[in-house]
Amino acid sequence: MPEYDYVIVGGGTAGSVLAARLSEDPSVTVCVVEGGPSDVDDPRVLELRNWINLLGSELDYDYPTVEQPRGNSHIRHSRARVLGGCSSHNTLISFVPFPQDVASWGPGWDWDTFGPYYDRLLNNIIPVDPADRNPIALDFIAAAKAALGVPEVEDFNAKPFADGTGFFSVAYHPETGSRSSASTAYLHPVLDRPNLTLVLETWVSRVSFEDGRAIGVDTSAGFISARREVLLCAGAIDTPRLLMLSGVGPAADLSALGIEVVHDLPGVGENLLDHPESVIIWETDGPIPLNSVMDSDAGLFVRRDQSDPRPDLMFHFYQIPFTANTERLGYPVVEHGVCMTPNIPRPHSVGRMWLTSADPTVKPALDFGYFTNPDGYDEQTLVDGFRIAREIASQEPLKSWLKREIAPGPEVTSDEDLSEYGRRAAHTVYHPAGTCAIGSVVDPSLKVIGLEGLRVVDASVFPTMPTVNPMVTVLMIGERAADLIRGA
Ligand SMILES: Cc1cc2nc3c(=O)[nH]c(=O)nc-3n(C[C@H](O)[C@H](O)[C@H](O)COP(=O)(O)OP(=O)(O)OC[C@H]3O[C@@H](n4cnc5c(N)ncnc54)[C@H](O)[C@@H]3O)c2cc1C
Repeated sequence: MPEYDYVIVGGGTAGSVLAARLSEDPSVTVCVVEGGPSDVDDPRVLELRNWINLLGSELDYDYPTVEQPRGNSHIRHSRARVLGGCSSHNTLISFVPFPQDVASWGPGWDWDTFGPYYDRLLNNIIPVDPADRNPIALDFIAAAKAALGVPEVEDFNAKPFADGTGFFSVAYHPETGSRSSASTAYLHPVLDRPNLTLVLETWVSRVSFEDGRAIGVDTSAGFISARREVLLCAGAIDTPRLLMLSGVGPAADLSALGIEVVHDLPGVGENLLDHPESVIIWETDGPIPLNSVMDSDAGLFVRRDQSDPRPDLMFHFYQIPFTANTERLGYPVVEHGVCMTPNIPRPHSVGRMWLTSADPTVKPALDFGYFTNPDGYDEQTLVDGFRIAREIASQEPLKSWLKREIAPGPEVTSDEDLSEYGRRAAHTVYHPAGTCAIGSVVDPSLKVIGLEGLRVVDASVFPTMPTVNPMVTVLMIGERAADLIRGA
């Protein structure tokens, strides 16, 4: 039976960081069990601009949601099945979280402790290279400045900002357009370490316990034993799913499915967070120049609530017409177009996930509870977003590019109609998090509460959603976890 000091479940974003850092010590052995294949020499994965073709592909677990009565029930949650996890198929937009985003996360997660981990990241995080700056994105930035009076930000990671527009920072190599993912930055350079074992295309179906201590994992390739710790890095959907399949979770729900309860932990699967977004689309007057990093290179942050230093409305500007959710609603599909996708940085709606079967191959039920918050904050944020987007579109130099608004269309103007459209055409920024939160499922050192030898290290530990796209926060959690495990 193979045995290692540390068994990492999931060679994804956090898992890659953790594996590389723990295996720096030649006296410990580290095994990563990853459900997907290697990304080495796979241009589909390594070429960042191909990200959109990976959605729904064989490298995507592709999770549906349960019906969303106030949102879009057709959203598919893409989750990568490949080494590097979602950092191998995402858009690699890279934002340092705001200090306030982690202020309530508990002891050891204050900014003085957590913030410096950003400086340790090995990814090549840079503002979009000048050669990749598309003329229409430059004109979007100019129009946003003119319409709203917000500053242009050259480097969003240089210091916290209240609002602003500009090109994003992205983890990539501009000379080749290739990813600087968790896998390429952390694992590729150390694949020959004798104390690091990657077990690929292998699915973990259960964590095994002895007297309340995790001792290893059941996998599609047999049992793998952990001398010191099992580290769950399977992501915000698959980590709680695995815990529940292993008997750790809400006891009554598990018993009802015939799963033997190892430890009653009601928080597992609760607090399902996301960044919901919607879309407003314009047809352009002819084709758009082709240069770009990944077709969503620039954006805008707006602060409506002056009592908080952080922005509370974000926009991605897409140089392509993203019609996946509007076509179904009957809106036209156009050859050339752009869109703005207003999103809710700190949504008030919260969901939950649960198992519907003890069969590990059955996908869990995901209920994001989109737009169910009684205060109406989330839908109002989209409505505000549409109005701001139209102000920008009516400003030169962007205005001259645009032929017509195709969704929702200029005739849709009332709060009620914009909200209805916005919720039906809503999408996800693909940021599920929070389902094994610090404080309810794991303690501040990321140990699963009430058990030994088991930690969670991925986006599921977020108690609250960071204002910005979360990958950098996940990478920083990987770095911090390595220190916590090594006792640094
Ligand atoms: C399409 C898309 C675009 C995105 N764009 C951005 C962006 O531009 N910027 C940003 O900040 N964030 C972005 N995100 C979100 C960000 O990528 C994720 O929040 C982050 O990467 C999650 O990291 P993780 O370590 O929690 O999980 P993951 O990176 O998903 O890692 C989980 C790993 O575990 C493996 N696994 C799961 N279950 C098992 C099991 N039972 N057995 C074995 N292996 C298993 C998976 O194969 C995967 O490799 C995007 C996400 C998507 C899907």
